[in-house]
Amino acid sequence: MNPLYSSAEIRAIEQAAAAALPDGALMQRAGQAGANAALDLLPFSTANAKVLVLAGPGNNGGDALETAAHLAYAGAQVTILHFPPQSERSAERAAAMQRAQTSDARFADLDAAAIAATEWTLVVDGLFGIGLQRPLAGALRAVAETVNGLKCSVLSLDLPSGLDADTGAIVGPDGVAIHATHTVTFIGNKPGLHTCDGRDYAGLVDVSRLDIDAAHFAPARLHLNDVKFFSRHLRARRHNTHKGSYGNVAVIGGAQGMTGAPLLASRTALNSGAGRVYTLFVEDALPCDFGQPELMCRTAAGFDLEQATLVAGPGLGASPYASDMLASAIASGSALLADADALNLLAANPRLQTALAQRPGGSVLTPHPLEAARLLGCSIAEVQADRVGMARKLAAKLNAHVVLKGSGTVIAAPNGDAVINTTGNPALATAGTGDVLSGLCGSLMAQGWPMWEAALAGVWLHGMAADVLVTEGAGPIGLTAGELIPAIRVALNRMVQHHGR
Ligand SMILES: NC(=O)C1=CN([C@@H]2O[C@H](COP(=O)(O)OP(=O)(O)OC[C@H]3O[C@@H](n4cnc5c(N)ncnc54)[C@H](OP(=O)(O)O)[C@@H]3O)[C@@H](O)[C@H]2O)[C@@H](O)CC1
Ligand SMILES: [K+]
Repeated sequence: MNPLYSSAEIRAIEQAAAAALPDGALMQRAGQAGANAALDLLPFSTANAKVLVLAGPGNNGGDALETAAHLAYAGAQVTILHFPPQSERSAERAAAMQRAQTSDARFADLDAAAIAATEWTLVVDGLFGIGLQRPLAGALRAVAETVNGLKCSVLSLDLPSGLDADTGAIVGPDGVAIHATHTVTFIGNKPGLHTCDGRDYAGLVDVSRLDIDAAHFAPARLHLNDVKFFSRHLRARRHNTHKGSYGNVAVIGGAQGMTGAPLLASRTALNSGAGRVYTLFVEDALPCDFGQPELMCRTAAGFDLEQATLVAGPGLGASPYASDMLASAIASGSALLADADALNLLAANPRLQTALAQRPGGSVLTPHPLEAARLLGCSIAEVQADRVGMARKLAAKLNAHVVLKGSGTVIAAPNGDAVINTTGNPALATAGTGDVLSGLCGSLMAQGWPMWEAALAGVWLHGMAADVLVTEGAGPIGLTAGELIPAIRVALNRMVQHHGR
């Protein structure tokens, strides 16, 4: 189910597979897969297509040379901009070079101005793949920047050159990467195509396994999110049930000036199926949420925390009382999700962290990169430079299921399993969407979902709701968090209709 492999794992699979195949077979297959992907992007009359193939000094360049030869044989007008290695690195690359040289493809030493002056149908990016060691510089950088200014489709082979295959960060400092519209990636899918800068730079991703025997693929610890991971918890509602059948959620937050956050979380919890929802205020409680009068607004003081799944943090503030409430929530036997200010209070208090890590049932944490950085005692840049690694580190440190939000949200379990989400879009980059996510995950937990599946489903539905709204024109610009709530309700009900038991 959508496994993701590190570049070290890809190299191990490649080595094992290559040992059982004729020399150069994998590069030839990669070239064929690259050409097939390119042909899909060209007009039917291939002869009119002007294709620029960028071939770098390594084996990614070898894939590009194979691709160029195939496209030339298919009748396209192919121009190769070749960056030769200091000395030929592999026999298969040398063979690919020979095939390109004996095809009708033209080798040309184009500078940036010459590239920009031609109207290309397609650019094939084979500068670098998983062997990139340092930022693109000099002529390579100029080519990447020029290609990024073109209007045509750009197909990256294996991954957009300049991107780190494992982390999705642009290799820097001050790096650039090719901005692809499509990527055909070889052997296995790669995390860097789906998180951090990956989603912006890779475009549509297609995986070509190069016909490698399944026996060479070890079980992966990292996957793309998939409904199959959580669909068994989607239950059609029985007639003979009542509100007590669907759990209680208590959202703890609502310091002065921050009452909106717990209301958004609470409304989401209610609209995603929790039987009863309490909004607990650490300061003066609102008498009622007049927009959603079904919510029970209370002061946090005196509430029995054992009777609900707890969502602690939205608008909680940083007062000593807020910290005491968080300590009580951690000490309770209830399922717990900590978000927002609860994460900041945790970061500031090692004793709370120890108590959280010792909770017998664990917990769910939903940090954005800054909150994760505070909890890990590092910078946001360090978190973003390795989102999967940092989410796993935090999950292990706090014995929690961690949802590291951002483009390509990472969900990591304490045992090291991790998933990258595939739904969602930049419409979610607005105030309150995190509160909606925490309310949704808490609601699923209250309805009996295990924490891991609740986090996977919550993140998936939250992103899907935003995707649907954007399709309908309600975003990405100007979407508001509150609009997500009815869209989540629809997405959840549809999912239950399709997959529920
Ligand atoms: N092995 C496989 O699994 C299979 C691999 N396949 C393909 O091969 C790709 C991996 O090939 P790879 O290892 O040759 O690495 P690749 O990305 O081409 O670049 C390395 C070269 O670039 C250089 N270099 C690095 N950074 C640089 C920079 N910033 N600026 C300038 N130079 C830089 C570095 O030289 P260096 O100067 O560091 O010694 C080296 O020469 C993989 O992504 C896939 O497409 C497929 O054929 C199927 C099977
Ligand atoms: K590439």
